[in-house]
Amino acid sequence: MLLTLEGLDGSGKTTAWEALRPAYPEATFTREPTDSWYGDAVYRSIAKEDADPLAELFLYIADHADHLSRVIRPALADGDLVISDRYTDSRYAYQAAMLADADLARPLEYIRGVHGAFTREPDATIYLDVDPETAAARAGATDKYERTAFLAEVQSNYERLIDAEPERFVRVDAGRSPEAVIDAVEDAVARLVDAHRDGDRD
Ligand SMILES: Nc1ncnc2c1ncn2[C@@H]1O[C@H](COP(=O)(O)OP(=O)(O)O)[C@@H](O)[C@H]1O
Ligand SMILES: Cc1cn([C@H]2C[C@H](O)[C@@H](COP(=O)(O)OP(=O)(O)O)O2)c(=O)[nH]c1=O
Repeated sequence: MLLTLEGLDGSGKTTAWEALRPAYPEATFTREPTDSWYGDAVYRSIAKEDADPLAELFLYIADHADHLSRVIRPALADGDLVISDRYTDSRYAYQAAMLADADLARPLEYIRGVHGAFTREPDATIYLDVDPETAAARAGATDKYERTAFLAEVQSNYERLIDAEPERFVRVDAGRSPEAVIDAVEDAVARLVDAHRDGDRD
């Protein structure tokens, strides 16, 4: 089963992902951008204010392709629970916002289309919902993505993704204390894992 955690920078994904580890010692915990050299290339591009957004998109996609073949597909083939801190929805939400002013029709649909040919859809996605001001403040506004106006665009793209596939998403109010957010994420993961197991028995 593939579970993903999504949300704005500073929504608390990494905090929740770390908190889940002890409860699922057998699971594969992974993330995007990855810690491979493809992921390093992505982080180099994030640090460049003037990086070409289309070139940057394809760095993320290269990292995702490697992540799928090296980590995700083998773990799923072994029957593992896989929990990824960010995954494809991050690309649909962030890179569609980055490409909003590019000479590209319907960027979100374009990015979904490129992935559609080869990716593995998540079974469920937990969306940590926080307002862009709080997100930017928590994240520290250290790079080009962590600005309120940009994060507002990203948030509206996430909302489009949720509207399109409401059954895949579990929304968690991430504006609360870290303890409350972690509890809500732990409950959601436990319910999703149980439901998946029950589904397998049917
Ligand atoms: N619910 C919360 N309330 C306040 N601060 C939080 C909360 N969750 C995380 N933080 C803090 O916000 C920052 C970003 O959290 P992090 O878990 O790395 O978010 P993300 O992975 O979504 O960017 C960290 O300093 C973290 O300690
Ligand atoms: C995976 C991914 C990340 N990002 C961005 C979001 C983050 O600002 C940045 C680094 O991701 P990450 O290290 O997960 O940052 P954070 O913990 O602050 O959320 O990369 C994209 O724009 N597209 C993507 O597909």
